[in-house]
Amino acid sequence: MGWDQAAEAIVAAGRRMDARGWVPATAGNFSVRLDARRLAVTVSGRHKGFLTTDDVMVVDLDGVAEDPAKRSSAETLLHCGIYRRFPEAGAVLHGHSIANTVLSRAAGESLVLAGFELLKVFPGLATHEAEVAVPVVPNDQDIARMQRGLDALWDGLPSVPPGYLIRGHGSYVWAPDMPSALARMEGLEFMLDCALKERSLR
Ligand SMILES: CSC[C@@H](O)[C@@H](O)C(=O)COP(=O)(O)O
Ligand SMILES: [Zn+2]
Repeated sequence: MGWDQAAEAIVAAGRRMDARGWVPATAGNFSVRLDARRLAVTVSGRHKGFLTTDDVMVVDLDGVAEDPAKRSSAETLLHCGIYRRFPEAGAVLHGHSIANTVLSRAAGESLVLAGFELLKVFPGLATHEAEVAVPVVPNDQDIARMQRGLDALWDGLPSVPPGYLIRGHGSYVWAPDMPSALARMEGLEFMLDCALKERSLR
C-alpha cells in the first residue's frame, strides 16, 4: 500500500478506536504494511484519537526508523513480529480496552470464546458453533523479549491465532487490510465485553 493511503488509514483507525474507548491516554498503536520490507506505524506517545499523518512514520521489519529524528511506537517490534510471521498480515491494531485488560488479568494461558455469532469475524470460521482460544501472554517492558516469547508460542500452535492478549495490558489483532483489522478488533472486543458481563452476572 502507498504511504498516503496507509497514513490516512492509520489516522482514521485511531479515531475509530478512540470513539470506542479502546485507546485511553496515549495507549494503543497501529500499523500498515507498505511493502516487503517496510511498514507505516504510529509515532510513540501520541494520543491515538487525535493523530495526523505527521504522527505516522516508516520503519523496516527490524523496527529501524527511516527518519531517525522520529521515535516509533514502544511496541514497534510486536508489529514487526506479526508482519514477519504472517505474510497475509497487512494491518495491525493494538488497543487497551477495559474488557481486554480485566479478562486478560483473570485468564490462564488463553481465553476461550465459544458460541458467539461474531466468531465469524475470524478467518476460517463460518458458524457460531465453534470456539476460539485467544492466547494470553505475560506483559513485559522488554518488547524484544516479549516478541521472542510470542514466536515460541506461535511455533507450537497448529494454526494462525486470531490475535492475542497481553496480560493486564491489551490486545493485538491483524488482517490483510485496515478495514478487516478494524472488523476483527470490533468483533473481538464485542465478545470480550459479553464475556465480562456474563462473569458479572454469575
Ligand atoms: C499509556 S501507556 C501505554 C504504552 O505503554 C503502550 O502500551 C502503548 O500502547 C502505547 O505506546 P506507544 O509508544 O505510544 O505506541
Ligand atoms: Zn500497549
